[in-house]
Amino acid sequence: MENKVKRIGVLTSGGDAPGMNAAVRAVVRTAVSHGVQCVGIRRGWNGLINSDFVQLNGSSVSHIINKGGTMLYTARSMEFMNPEGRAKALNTCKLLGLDGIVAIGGDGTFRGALALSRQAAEAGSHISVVGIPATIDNDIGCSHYTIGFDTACNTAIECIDKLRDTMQSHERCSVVEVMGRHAGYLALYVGIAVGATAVLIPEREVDFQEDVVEKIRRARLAGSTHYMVVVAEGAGSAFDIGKRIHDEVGIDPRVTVLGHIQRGGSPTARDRETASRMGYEAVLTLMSNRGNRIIATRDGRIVDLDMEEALAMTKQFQMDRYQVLEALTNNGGLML
Ligand SMILES: Nc1ncnc2c1ncn2[C@@H]1O[C@H](COP(=O)(O)OP(=O)(O)O)[C@@H](O)[C@H]1O
Ligand SMILES: O=P(O)(O)OC[C@H]1O[C@](O)(COP(=O)(O)O)[C@@H](O)[C@@H]1O
Ligand SMILES: [Mg+2]
Repeated sequence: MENKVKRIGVLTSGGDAPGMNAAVRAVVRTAVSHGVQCVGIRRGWNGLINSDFVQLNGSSVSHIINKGGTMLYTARSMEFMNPEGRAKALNTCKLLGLDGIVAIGGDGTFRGALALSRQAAEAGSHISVVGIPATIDNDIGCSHYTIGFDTACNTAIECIDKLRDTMQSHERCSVVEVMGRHAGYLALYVGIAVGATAVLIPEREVDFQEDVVEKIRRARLAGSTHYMVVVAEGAGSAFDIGKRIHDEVGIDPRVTVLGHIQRGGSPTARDRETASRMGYEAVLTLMSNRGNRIIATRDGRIVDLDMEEALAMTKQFQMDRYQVLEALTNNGGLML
């Protein structure tokens, strides 16, 4: 069957995530290898509105697989939220002769993609969209994994290991805030991996006495003289937690907000490999005329799901992992 897809666009949108470049590279190289032209839309949906694009070929994406950030830049676009903004974007699609768009980002980016595709259909034209989940938060309902999560976990672990050295020397308590927006995946994984004394996540209501004071007390009884409390940003401010620890436990914690450092850096093997497979699948999906899909992982396999159904999915919180954390923070053995 003749391939009807001649030209596609690729963009990154929302918060950046390490591995976005590897995904862009895979999209471009897969397209080129199938004789499909590829246009890079810059600065997220704003690029479609403002005709901010760059023609890409195989060599345009050389030497980026190891780079954090995104060579296409990213943005959040207020204008794209309105039909008027999307109408401008559809004009650009027409001008460029795009048959489809691969949108790399989070759930907001996918909602934008779906809105664009629907508006095109209402106007009697057609644009296929395919989403690739990329966010350090790992908070996309339809996909077990999102590009960038592993790198962010490793960055946070490296930072916390360093904090631990100085906390140990000074026999102090450290309170570290990690990102995640409304989700606690990053805090949960990092908390397990650094052997935290206590971890606070938004998916579980915080009982300060039980979840913090008691855990520090037990660690102290078990002989530990330094403590590591990991707080997901969605569960509260590390500064507030630090103050409460000071007031209620009588120790003087040091507070660190890891912040945007977690979004940068060279992507790990897992992120590069997942991004490469997702980018490849995204182009194949467009080429087989399956539009409005999200590429997702399910138990390590790559699948493509209907975008509307996928956006309605919610992620089951990984209570089994939380139980591991509970067991490892509750025992009477030495902490950390
Ligand atoms: N419901 C929507 N309709 C149209 N565009 C949307 C919608 N939600 C988000 N977008 C667009 O997608 C962009 C990225 O979404 P955002 O939630 O900021 O990041 P992420 O994709 O990482 O979740 C927004 O700035 C906006 O331009
Ligand atoms: O870059 P900003 O605008 O400060 O946003 C910070 C937020 O972006 C994230 O790093 C990633 O979130 P998104 O992928 O939804 O953009 C969150 O963890 C954090 O809350
Ligand atoms: Mg989001």
